[in-house]
Amino acid sequence: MAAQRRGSARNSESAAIERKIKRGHAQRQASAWSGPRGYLLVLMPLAACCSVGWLYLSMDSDITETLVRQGEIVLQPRIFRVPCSEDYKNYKRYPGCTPQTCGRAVTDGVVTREEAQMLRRLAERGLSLGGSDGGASIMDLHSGALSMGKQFVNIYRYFSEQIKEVFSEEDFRLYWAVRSRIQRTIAETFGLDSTHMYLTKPTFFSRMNSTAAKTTHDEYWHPHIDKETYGSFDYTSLLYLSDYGVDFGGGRFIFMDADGNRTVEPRAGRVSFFSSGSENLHRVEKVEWGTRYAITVSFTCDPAHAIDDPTLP
Ligand SMILES: O=C(O)CCC(=O)C(=O)O
Ligand SMILES: [Fe+2]
Repeated sequence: MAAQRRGSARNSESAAIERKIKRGHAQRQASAWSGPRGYLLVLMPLAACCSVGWLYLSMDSDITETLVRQGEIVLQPRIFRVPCSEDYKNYKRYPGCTPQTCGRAVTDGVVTREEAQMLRRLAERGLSLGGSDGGASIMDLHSGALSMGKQFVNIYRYFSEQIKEVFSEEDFRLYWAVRSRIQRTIAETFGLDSTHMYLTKPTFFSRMNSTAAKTTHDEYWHPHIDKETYGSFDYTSLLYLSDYGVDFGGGRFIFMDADGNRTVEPRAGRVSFFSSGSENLHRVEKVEWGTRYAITVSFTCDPAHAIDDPTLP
């Protein structure tokens, strides 16, 4: 699928835009992170919003290629290679895990629609206990963080024993099964040793809708690089739990490449995964209607940043 090429003036303009975003990221990363800040970019400092805000507005009408449409069923990973960014020269290398080749891939063959539906119900139950006042809510089964109003609570502390009426052991077994299948698929696709990859935090369910943002936690649409935003990520995966064009409008995932945008349309059960470095600058389009559910499940090469699968306390 060849990308639509543009003139060299447009390319240099795009490159300038990309440099500008990366500068914005560097500035953002220089500030300290604490507590539940880090989820879904919900915590982007306002300065970064200003520096890149004009960009996503101007790019909304600038989509050049759809990598995978909602209505397609891609049973084997559809792989798109991109050169690894220069940043990797500054990162410690972990044999069997650190990206040698970078890229993105999308598959509908790893998680069934039924499993996605069960996970979506889990997300609905959990998020119904709280939820942001604005358009983006998260629930992290590992740390217990749950959006509530304009902040976060710890679902396990806040609801203590009652949480066992909301989540079952089976829910957690399903999360484990899906996480391990995704991990193996990433390893096979990128030629890695899956035993040298570790689940890392944050790992969270997200719910997005068109309600106006009330705090920066709700601003999920900013362009970002996961490795910079979350620190420990080496491979990001997104498991979609609802269907673009059916359950919600807007909300497409967009890779922002120097020569144009490339989109993935969410589909329940679809896993999209990519190396987390600056070769995969991306953003989520604003949701226009309906509700979009997804899970971010990410992996690190650094055993020091490994976390265990979530468990019911
Ligand atoms: O939900 C998505 O499609 C992307 C979310 C994202 O970029 C992230 O969690 O870092
Ligand atoms: Fe991201």
